[in-house]
Amino acid sequence: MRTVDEHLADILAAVPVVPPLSVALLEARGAVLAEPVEAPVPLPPFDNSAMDGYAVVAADVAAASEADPAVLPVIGDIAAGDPGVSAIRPGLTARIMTGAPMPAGADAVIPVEWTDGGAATVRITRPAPPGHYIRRAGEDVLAGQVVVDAGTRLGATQLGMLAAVGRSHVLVRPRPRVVVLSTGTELREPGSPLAPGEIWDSNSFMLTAAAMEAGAVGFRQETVGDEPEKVRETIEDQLARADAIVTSGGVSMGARDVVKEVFTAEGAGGPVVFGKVAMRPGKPQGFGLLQGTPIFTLPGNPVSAYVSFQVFVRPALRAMQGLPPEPLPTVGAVITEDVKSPAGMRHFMRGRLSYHRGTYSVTPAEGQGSHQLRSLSSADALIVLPEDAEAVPAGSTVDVMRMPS
Ligand SMILES: Nc1nc2c(c(=O)[nH]1)N[C@H]1C(S)=C(S)[C@@H](COP(=O)(O)OP(=O)(O)OC[C@H]3O[C@@H](n4cnc5c(N)ncnc54)[C@H](O)[C@@H]3O)O[C@H]1N2
Ligand code: MOO
Repeated sequence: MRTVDEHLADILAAVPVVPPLSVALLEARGAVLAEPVEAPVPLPPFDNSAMDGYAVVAADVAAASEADPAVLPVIGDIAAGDPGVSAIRPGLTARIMTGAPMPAGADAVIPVEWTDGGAATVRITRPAPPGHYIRRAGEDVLAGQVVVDAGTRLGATQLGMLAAVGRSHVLVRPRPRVVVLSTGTELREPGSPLAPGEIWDSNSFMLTAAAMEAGAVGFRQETVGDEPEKVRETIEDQLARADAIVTSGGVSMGARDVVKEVFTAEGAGGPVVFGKVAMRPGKPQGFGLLQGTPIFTLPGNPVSAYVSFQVFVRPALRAMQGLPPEPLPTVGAVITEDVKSPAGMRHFMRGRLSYHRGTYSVTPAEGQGSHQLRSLSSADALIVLPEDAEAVPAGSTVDVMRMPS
């Protein structure tokens, strides 16, 4: 049996990085920047006012007080985007709004609260030093400075930054398109009635959502029964739009394990390797490239499929965008119960994390069977017990992966 680390290393060595393309800014959300973006101009581009108030020569108001205000004629207004007054001389002032360019000759801004708010002349009751309430050109970003590095996943703040330096389009590695397909003759669409022996398909919904949570674009396919030709056709049809394919079911030792049958057959279109990985749940795994497109054939038991996704598919999707293939965020936590773990297997248990006074603790969920979706859906963490652990006493510190929420 191969180890989890060996299987993951093979996957990461094989998955291609999605090619970069230029997209409009809002379409870039969730994509990974493929070029360093520099500011063509400084930010702010010009010295401007931080407050609504009056642009003054600081020396003119140096002696101003409540008892003896400085009284200055107002020569006009300067609004953001409308530099009505471009310069002032000593002894004069101009009303200025937040973000408006400082007029030449002025070296301070007096906020309107320190004045009588006059429009023709203004009474200023407090002094201010030179530079007061002026935001200097380049104080945020210098011209030529890289504002977002290549390799950054673009969220709201990065998109704001890119817009602020004038970019309408950027070169990105887009979110991989992941096609998810459940196989199994027993599966029915939720919302339709069940005949004896049938169950509703849950995996494809869970895995499509997990792909989205991992930063991919998820496309769920309708389930396909255990018909090799239909499975092959459905997957081959999807190759045109998929950057990766994820299947669930049909990969273990049964007489009708359809996914395994299709992709181990001669001429199946690419080498998908099926084997056992030393983990619980998630032992039967398959991975390969179909005409260059990665396909992950995950086991059908719902918990097995989910754990396999987080352990193998999620890091691979990150690698495909040029991101480090990190595992889910992991914390150390004190386990609250004695647990047993199979020797030689990495064991992923469902649990609930809690945090108290600087320490995490984790309680294993009731029902650790790989068919028990209820305990998975009420869990927020996967407890990772290493291959060499067999009995882990309560009070031990264990690694815990936080499930995305
Ligand atoms: N003789 C052996 N039998 C099994 C072995 C083994 O090593 N030797 N491994 C077991 C393990 S571990 C797992 S995991 C499963 C994996 O089986 P398959 O990937 O072939 O999955 P299926 O047989 O199609 O389904 C297993 C189970 O999961 C249910 N299922 C499948 N798809 C869905 C879905 N989309 N939504 C909800 N539930 C689903 C299915 O009805 C079965 O109950 O094999 C063990 N057997
Ligand atoms: O791995 Mo199976 O995935 O243990 O139920």
